[in-house]
Amino acid sequence: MEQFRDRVKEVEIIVTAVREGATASVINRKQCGSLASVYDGIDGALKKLVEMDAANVVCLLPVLDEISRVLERGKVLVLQYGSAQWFELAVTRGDNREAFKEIHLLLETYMKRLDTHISVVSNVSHLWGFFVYISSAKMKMRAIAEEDHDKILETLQMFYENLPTAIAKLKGTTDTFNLPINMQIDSQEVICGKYIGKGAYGLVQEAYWLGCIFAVKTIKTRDIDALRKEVGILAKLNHPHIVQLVGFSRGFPTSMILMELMDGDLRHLIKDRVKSTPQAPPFPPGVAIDIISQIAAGMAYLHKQGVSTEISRP
Ligand SMILES: Nc1ncnc2c1ncn2[C@@H]1O[C@H](COP(=O)(O)OP(=O)(O)OP(=O)(O)O)[C@@H](O)[C@H]1O
Repeated sequence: MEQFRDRVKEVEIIVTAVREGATASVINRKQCGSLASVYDGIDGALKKLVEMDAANVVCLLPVLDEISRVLERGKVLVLQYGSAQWFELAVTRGDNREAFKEIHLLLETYMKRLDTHISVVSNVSHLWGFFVYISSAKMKMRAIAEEDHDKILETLQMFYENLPTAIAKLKGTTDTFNLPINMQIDSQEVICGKYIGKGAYGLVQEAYWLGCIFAVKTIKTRDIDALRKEVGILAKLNHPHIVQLVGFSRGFPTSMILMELMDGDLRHLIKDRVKSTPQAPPFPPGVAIDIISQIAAGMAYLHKQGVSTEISRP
């Protein structure tokens, strides 16, 4: 029982670290919120497990080992990006798709081992909720794990040992339309959801890919230049104040651009605020300065990368 409580404590420390990271997040709160709730679910389940009788608890030790292994990896992915504030980078940023796949793969392995313990834990509702959440990504992950097992292992090897060289090499690879091959995704894996908005070239919707939520822009493939321009520019960029490209697909009649999902946009936020309180400035001075400095940091980064910002809008 003592050993069990120690494992629970370890897992709780990880859960707290990840939860704090999610709360500190400034971008993509939805994504962080859903992951934080998964970690919260585990936390709740563990607390219930502690209340269960000792005989059952001993059977659960291997399960706990698996849970903490997965959570520990999640924490490492968070820390890898400098601070817990960059929690979302570990799961949503385009240049980090391998890390994203890796954590899902670990969860998949965990699920398989857990099958043997399922009867013991099925009465723990929170943990069960967690299984349901994971199983939505499970089928996809299983297919990837089985079909591409060697490829994934190889990529992970690169991820650990030679990340900068690997990224540089991959970024230099383009297809006949001058689009980066490594960012190509299978459009069949993308499930489109709620409508977000419309731009000059296409429709933007929420979308699910590998069990997580993103934004997808659908463009008519005959507008290949728009696709090439947007993907070509975004693929080179990686900055906290610039929407991150996750991948693209080129098909007929439409193509897709998959990006991290923003909570909204500044243009609409300002409009809403002006509408609700027309007499007052849209933001208090401190918030306005913060917003302006974030825009400036993003624009300075774009200039450094040689991207013209004359088309930038709030
Ligand atoms: N990654 C994203 N997350 C959330 N909302 C987004 C995302 N990308 C675009 N949107 C929203 O979708 C709408 C359409 O965006 P889109 O980029 O297609 O056009 P635009 O920037 O408004 O104009 P243009 O097509 O001229 O560039 C906008 O309201 C925008 O805020």
